[in-house]
Amino acid sequence: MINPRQIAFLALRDVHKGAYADVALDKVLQKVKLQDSDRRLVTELVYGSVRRQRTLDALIDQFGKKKAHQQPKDLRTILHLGFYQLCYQERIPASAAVNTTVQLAKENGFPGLTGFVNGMLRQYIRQTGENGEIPLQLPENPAERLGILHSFPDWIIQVWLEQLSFAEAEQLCEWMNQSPTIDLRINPLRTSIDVVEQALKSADVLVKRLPHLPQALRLISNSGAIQNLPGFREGWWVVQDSSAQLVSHLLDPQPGEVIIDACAAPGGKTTHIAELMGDKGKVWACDRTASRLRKLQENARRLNLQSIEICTGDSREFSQFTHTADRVLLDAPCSGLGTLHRHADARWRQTPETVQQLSQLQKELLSHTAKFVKAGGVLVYATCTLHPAENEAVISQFLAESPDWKIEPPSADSPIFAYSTSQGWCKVWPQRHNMDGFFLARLRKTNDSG
Ligand SMILES: C[S@@+](CC[C@H](N)C(=O)[O-])C[C@H]1O[C@@H](n2cnc3c(N)ncnc32)[C@H](O)[C@@H]1O
Repeated sequence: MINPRQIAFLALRDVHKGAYADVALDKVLQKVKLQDSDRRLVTELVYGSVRRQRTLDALIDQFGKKKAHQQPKDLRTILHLGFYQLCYQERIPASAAVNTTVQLAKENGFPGLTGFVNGMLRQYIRQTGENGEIPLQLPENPAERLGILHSFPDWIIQVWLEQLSFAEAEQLCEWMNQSPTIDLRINPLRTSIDVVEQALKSADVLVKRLPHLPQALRLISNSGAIQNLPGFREGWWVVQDSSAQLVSHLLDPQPGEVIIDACAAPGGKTTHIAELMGDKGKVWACDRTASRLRKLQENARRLNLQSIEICTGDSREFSQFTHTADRVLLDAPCSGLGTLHRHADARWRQTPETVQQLSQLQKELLSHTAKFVKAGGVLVYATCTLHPAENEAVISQFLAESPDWKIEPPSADSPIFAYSTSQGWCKVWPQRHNMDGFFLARLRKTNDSG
């Protein structure tokens, strides 16, 4: 019989050698045939152990004779699996978590250490409070405290503490450790939100509408494979988080216009723009990653959109677009600090150095793609990060260097108005708005000299 914990262990071993968590998980799941419940368990154990890695290491430090980083790599991975089940999987009885972890140690090269594994996990159980509180010894320093308790690197917590109170930063940590929700965006050129809502209801999928977003539905019950939901093949909808849906509303494209989407793939926003224009006009979908553009093409085909044209290359180098666009969308590559809940390993991959590199790239993309806009036209800058160096600093520097441009706050009747700030840009905070973290700024070119 196939043991789901062994499968999870094999995936985690790959992750600790540098593989992306989703790639490592797909690889092991493809090799075995598992029941749905076992598949879900493997997924939960892999993503959970990666996400909670810092907390799990702190437990090994506290309960082991050696620190986590001094343990043999595979043993550390096995202990992560054991502690993860004890701390975060209430459905799994503690005895089952301990016994299966001891078994994993025995079968993966540590038959002599089963007593140690057993003793360590049982000591943890003895110290767990009645309400299931994790018995962690935490430092006083606020960033380290939140970082260890909620499993984030200190530098990310520091970025949040510079913008939020301790209590709100903690709410954000908790939000980012939840499973992500799935939102749909209905394609009004093919159907209506009422029809989709009804069709999903008939398939026993519960949904709810979302404030300010006329075409959004959030799935609130387990939907199974998304491609099997009613309306997928017919192009009635795409999966797109509600905050990402705000972006094209802020751009507000009109039928017949020329729009350049400068970082377009895989096309969530390009297709939204084409829909908002009634598929009339031209949307240039530019991106430097050809494989992601192929995905965009598939999406446009499924949604039956004709107004999208693809352009492969670096948007900092296109000169053919100068002064051609009514509107430009720059949905810039970013560190993704607003979507950490969607990628278990993202918090460990980004660093302050990658943020600085991205910030530089974003500034270059913005100053170049701004040249695409006609006099009087609009540029929307968006990211799914919450780092000021990639957001506020990029816009502030651009405005300081570009007298022909001004920031244009959303109007009171716009779906984005609820997220606007006194500086004119918009910021979606997940712990306040219950959607992915996003930053958006709408800029207007005032005359033709730039
Ligand atoms: C945030 S993603 C875009 C998501 C897309 N707008 C959507 O809604 O589906 C950023 C994209 O920027 C692209 N990119 C990064 N650097 C670029 C550059 N210099 N020129 C063009 N595209 C670039 C990446 O390939 C990636 O697809």
